Amino acid sequence: MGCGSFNAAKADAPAPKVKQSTSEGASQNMNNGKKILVAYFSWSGNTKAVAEEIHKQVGGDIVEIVPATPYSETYSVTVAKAKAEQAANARPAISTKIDDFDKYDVVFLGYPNWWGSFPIPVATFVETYKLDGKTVAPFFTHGSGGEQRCLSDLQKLTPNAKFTQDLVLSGSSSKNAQGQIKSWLDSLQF
Ligand SMILES: Cc1cc2nc3c(=O)[nH]c(=O)nc-3n(C[C@H](O)[C@H](O)[C@H](O)COP(=O)(O)O)c2cc1C
Repeated sequence: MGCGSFNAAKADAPAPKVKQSTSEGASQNMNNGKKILVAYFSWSGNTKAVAEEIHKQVGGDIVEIVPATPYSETYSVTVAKAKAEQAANARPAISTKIDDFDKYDVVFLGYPNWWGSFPIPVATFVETYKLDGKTVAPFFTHGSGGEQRCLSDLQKLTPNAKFTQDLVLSGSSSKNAQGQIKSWLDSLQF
C-alpha cells in the first residue's frame, strides 16, 4: 500500500517517547493461575494504548520493546528506515530487559503493521526472549491495511508458540477500543 493512507493515523498520534524498558505492575501478575506479560512495540502510541488497556484488564506485567537506537520522530525518516530494515531482514539491538522471562505462561504481544508485517525490533525481541511453548496472544494496529502478514510472519519466526486468536484494530480506533478488547479477552477466557 502507499504511504498516504496511513499518514492520517500518525498525524493524530502523540509524539513517540522512549521509555524505560523494565517490567512493571508485578503486584497482580496472575490471571487464572497464569503469569502474564504484555509486551508491545509502538512508535506513535496507538499500539501502546491497546497494550495498556489489555494490561489494565488482565493484570500481569507490561514491557515496551524499545530499539537501542530510537526511530526518528519524523515520519518519512522512520518509514524509510523501516522499509530498509525489512528489506535487509535486520536485527537491530533492543534495550528492553526482562528478568526471568521463563516465568511467563502467556505473552500478549502487540505491534503496528509496518509494511504489511512486524516492525523489525519485534524480531529481535522474539529471538532474544523465546516464546517456545508459551501461549502468545497477538494484537496489531494498522493504518488501513488490516492484519496483512503481521500474524503469519510472526508465526514463521516462532513456530513453537501456541497462538490464540489475534486482535486487529485500526490505529484510529485504538484509544477507544475498551469494548473490543474486553470481548477479545472474554473469548480467550481471560
Ligand atoms: C514505518 C511505517 C509503516 C507502516 N506500514 C503500514 C502498512 O503497511 N499498512 C498499514 O495498514 N499501516 C501501516 N502503517 C500505519 C501503522 O500501522 C498505524 O498507524 C499504527 O496504528 C501505528 O501504531 P503505533 O502508534 O503503535 O506506532 C505504517 C506506519 C509506519 C510508521
